[in-house]
Amino acid sequence: MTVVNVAINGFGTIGKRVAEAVTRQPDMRLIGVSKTRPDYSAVVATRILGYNLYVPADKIEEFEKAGIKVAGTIEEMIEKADVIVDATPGGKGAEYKKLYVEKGKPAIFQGGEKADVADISFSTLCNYEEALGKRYIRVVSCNTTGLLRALCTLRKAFGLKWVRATIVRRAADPKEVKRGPVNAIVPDPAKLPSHHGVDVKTVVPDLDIMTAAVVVPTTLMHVHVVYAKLARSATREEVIRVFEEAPRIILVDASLGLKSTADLVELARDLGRRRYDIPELVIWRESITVNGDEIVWIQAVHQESIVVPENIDAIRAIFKLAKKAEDTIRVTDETLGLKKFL
Ligand SMILES: NC(=O)C1=CN([C@@H]2O[C@H](COP(=O)(O)OP(=O)(O)OC[C@H]3O[C@@H](n4cnc5c(N)ncnc54)[C@H](O)[C@@H]3O)[C@@H](O)[C@H]2O)C=CC1
Ligand SMILES: O=C(OP(=O)(O)O)[C@H](O)COP(=O)(O)O
Repeated sequence: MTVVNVAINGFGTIGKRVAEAVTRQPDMRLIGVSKTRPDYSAVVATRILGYNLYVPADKIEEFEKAGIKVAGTIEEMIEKADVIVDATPGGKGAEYKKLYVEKGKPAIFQGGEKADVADISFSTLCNYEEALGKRYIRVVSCNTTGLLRALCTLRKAFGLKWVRATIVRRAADPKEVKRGPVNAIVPDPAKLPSHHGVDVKTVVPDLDIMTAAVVVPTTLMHVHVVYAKLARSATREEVIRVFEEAPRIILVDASLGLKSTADLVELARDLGRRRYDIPELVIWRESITVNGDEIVWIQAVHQESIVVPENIDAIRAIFKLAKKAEDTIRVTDETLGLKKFL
């Protein structure tokens, strides 16, 4: 079996999760992660997780003084890798792309980068086959990934005429202390549309979609209220069956006490999910309302983990390790324990 050597550049919220997911794949090897500061997560990466740590050339001494073992420079990490997953803050990936190109390495970028950083914007359930053999792939943002999981599932089953959605965005990730709001709801942006619908169209260009977003003072998850017109009439039972049978989507029942994002996170904790991650798109079953060809539902997106499976699939797409979406989904979802939930 081909084993691909993967490097993670940017070991933050997304990078640490993708790194761990890579270590669980039979066809991938994690060769190292990068850090720019010798903080607690550098200690965890090296001493607890046993990862090789690569740092900027002018910071080696600083890390070593802090007692953190360094395997080499970020440039050396890139040279050793077959592919780089770039999970640096939005905009930095485009700067790093020059280095990846110079070293002749393919790379995966995240949703904080502009679409033109890559050859293709990507979401497994929508366009895995189109991404096969591409050198630069952008995994779209968490909200866009959440929207696309549901929309491509419905499109395949019924066809879609149009979509309108309101995105209620969490203000910051739990670890972030310098961001707000703490007591306000902020249109994001005030001038519509929000970037999410525009971003969906980077993956599904012919879809008529418009989104608006507001930021609210919470860190747990995002919530979307989605309205769509199907290409044909359907029954509520049909729609529920399609969502239930789709990979990476789970339906939950408010009647069971799962009434809010707080309840979902508590359930993930009770189930012993690592970091209380919920990489599945969560749809509230009771919210699914079907009236002929019109449908409405409410869904929740765990921003810190939803894009992790798609990053793993994007690696497989670059090296054609799986020819079909269903083949990569089978391995990724089994190794990451998706849908073993309720
Ligand atoms: N946090 C989230 O909810 C989601 C984030 N994304 C996207 O993923 C990307 C990364 O976001 P996060 O993981 O949240 O950011 P983060 O801030 O948690 O992590 C970024 C990491 O990159 C490191 N870094 C900064 N400059 C660097 C450099 N020059 N070289 C190497 N490493 C450097 C930082 O120290 C940090 O550890 C962004 O494009 C973001 O838009 C996508 C989906 C969800
Ligand atoms: O990709 C995300 O959101 P998005 O889908 O609204 O762009 C992540 O939640 C990161 O959002 P942030 O830019 O508020 O850190």
